[in-house]
Amino acid sequence: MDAILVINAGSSSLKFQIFGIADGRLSRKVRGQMDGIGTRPRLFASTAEAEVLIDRSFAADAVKDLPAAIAETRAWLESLGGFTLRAIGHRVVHGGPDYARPILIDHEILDTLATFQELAPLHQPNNLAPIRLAMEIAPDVAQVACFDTAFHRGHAPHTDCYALPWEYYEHGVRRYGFHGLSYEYIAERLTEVAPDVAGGRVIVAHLGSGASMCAIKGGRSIETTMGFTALDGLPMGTRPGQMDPGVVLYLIEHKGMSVAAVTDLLYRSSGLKGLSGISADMRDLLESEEPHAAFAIDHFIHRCALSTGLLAAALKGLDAFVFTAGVGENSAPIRARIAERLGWLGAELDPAANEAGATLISTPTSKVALYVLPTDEELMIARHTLALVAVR
Ligand SMILES: Nc1ncnc2c1ncn2[C@@H]1O[C@H](COP(=O)(O)OP(=O)(O)O)[C@@H](O)[C@H]1O
Ligand SMILES: CC(=O)OP(=O)(O)O
Ligand SMILES: [Mg+2]
Repeated sequence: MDAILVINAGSSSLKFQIFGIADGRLSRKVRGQMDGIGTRPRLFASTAEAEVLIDRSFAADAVKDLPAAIAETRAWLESLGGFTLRAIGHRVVHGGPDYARPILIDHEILDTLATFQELAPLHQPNNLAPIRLAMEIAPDVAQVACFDTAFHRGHAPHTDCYALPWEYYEHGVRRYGFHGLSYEYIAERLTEVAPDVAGGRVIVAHLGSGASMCAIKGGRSIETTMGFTALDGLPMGTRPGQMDPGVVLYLIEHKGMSVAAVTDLLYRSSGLKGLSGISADMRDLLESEEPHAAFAIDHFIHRCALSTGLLAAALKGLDAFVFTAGVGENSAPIRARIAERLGWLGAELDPAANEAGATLISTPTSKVALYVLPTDEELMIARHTLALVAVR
């Protein structure tokens, strides 16, 4: 059957899905991921009917980075039969100032996307590696890049600039924002799940290994916590989130750190991992008895609460708050602690609904509706890919 393969390389996982195409419509056939890369790697895939196709765990050093995950995943995907690939849709984290929508990739575009590598060192090289590989081994299969930055491209310049001399903005130094495919999917999903609030003032908290929040008004992004790179905003698995840039100057000037050492510190050794000294994985911190684990979680909750205030101010009020991504979808205790900090906005958690992982987890009297909605960046990518391939 004709099919679209979707590849989503995150900072700690490689997600993939295969969608069949019949009569111009998509139907999900296979969904899988290699997650816990470098911590607790596991390759898992199932059919749309939840039949398990593979469930294999690896030692942390057997799949210690994304290239290793690509190699293992590719070998398994090639063993699958029955699909004729018509296109591959890729999540590409950074689209720079010019790409405001998904595009068909050619060699020239690939070269342009490679120039954004320094702006997303945890992602862009991993996003581009499977594109290069597919161009080599399947040159006739159309490839589409779908950008994390695209959903935020409508921000007003006075909101997405930094207060640097104006020429820096013109050279592309601006607040792009990320996780846009996730936010675009959630904005669409809200129109089905909660049509009454979908057109209102909504904050979506994408809390995964990378984490950010987005203020959505009338279905469109108006503000977000990430900026020029995916370092800004909330603390993450290994990234610090918002930080005084003076710290970077201090580390270089007074601690003698090289640019490479600071880059490594900010992208790979900070956040939950750095603060706890234990792990980047929220599950490990929640299970740990160590005081540093609890401290890192306290910091994470505090920063989530502060960012909610910031985005609520951008929205001039708040009708709904949505939890999504790895932590947001799976951790009832983290949701409960964030919800408690939203009490001043009128949010009231329904603890039983939260524990049960229900879609709506607020009480009927809550002034802010609280939702848990699993994100589906891959479906969003498949839709964009099909739309572009169909018009070719
Ligand atoms: N049950 C859980 N409780 C707390 N955190 C969880 C749970 N399940 C997954 N996570 C967190 O979700 C993170 C992965 O989220 P995900 O959105 O898949 O990240 P990414 O796409 O950035 O790789 C893991 O690092 C882990 O910390
Ligand atoms: C942009 C980003 O941080 O992505 P992820 O959450 O997949 O690491
Ligand atoms: Mg992700």
